[in-house]
Amino acid sequence: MPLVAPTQRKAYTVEEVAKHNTAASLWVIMNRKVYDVTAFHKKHPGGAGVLLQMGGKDATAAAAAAHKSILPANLMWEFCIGHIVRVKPPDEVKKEEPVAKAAAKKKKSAPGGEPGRRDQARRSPPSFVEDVERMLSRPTISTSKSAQEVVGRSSIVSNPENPGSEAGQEGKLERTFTTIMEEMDSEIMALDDDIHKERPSAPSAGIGLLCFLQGNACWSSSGGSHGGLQPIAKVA
Ligand code: HEM
Repeated sequence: MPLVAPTQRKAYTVEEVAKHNTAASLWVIMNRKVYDVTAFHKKHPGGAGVLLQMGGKDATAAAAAAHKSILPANLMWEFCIGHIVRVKPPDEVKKEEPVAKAAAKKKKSAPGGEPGRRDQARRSPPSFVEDVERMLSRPTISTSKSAQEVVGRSSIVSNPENPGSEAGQEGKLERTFTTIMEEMDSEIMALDDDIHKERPSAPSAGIGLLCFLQGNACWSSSGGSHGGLQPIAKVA
């Protein structure tokens, strides 16, 4: 059972998370998500020390470098309590360049340059991006399948709770449903952030990402239920 139900997760600033840096209350940030590892850190297979060291900080790079299997990513979901937001005074937001312009500038100066922080945060497997691109270029017809049915049959996901299931046997066990949801959420939150930078008054709800999973177009929304993945159409 997750510590906090996906619908109850909250938005935290980096400053708020930084206060939780002791064994009594230990939080870490990974891929813009906030994890409460207070109860878990002493059981962490990599040792309590590494988590204490990263307490209150962004441990995305450290965790990615240390974890060699999909197991940690699948367990993390349990400890997620929210995601990171940037709170800025409105006039500071106005002064910033529009996102599109900034992106164009970055593209021009890209060769040899360091990748931006945002690009690093959005690092997702190429196959995921390709899935979305493929999905967007195909005609769709409606489906009434449930999300569980869709991911249960997918050959790129497996069910960690039931590895002997049809999906577990036929799947390549590369990424699980949970891992995919985590990736989608990180991507969606970055998009949400971009839109708010340009239009601070824009509502959060309704911003989401389409993903192509085994013949189905799936939608994950940033509004209300992080972690939700709904099949919305069958792809021809
Ligand atoms: C909720 C957060 C985390 C969970 C659920 C988790 C889970 C795990 C698990 C299951 C393992 C053993 C399996 C494996 O090595 O692939 C592991 C190992 C390890 N983790 Fe984590 N981890 C978390 C966060 C972190 C963070 C933030 C760091 C880095 C600072 C970290 C560093 C390590 C290290 C160094 C190992 C040992 C790797 C080895 O022995 O090869 N973990 N973790």
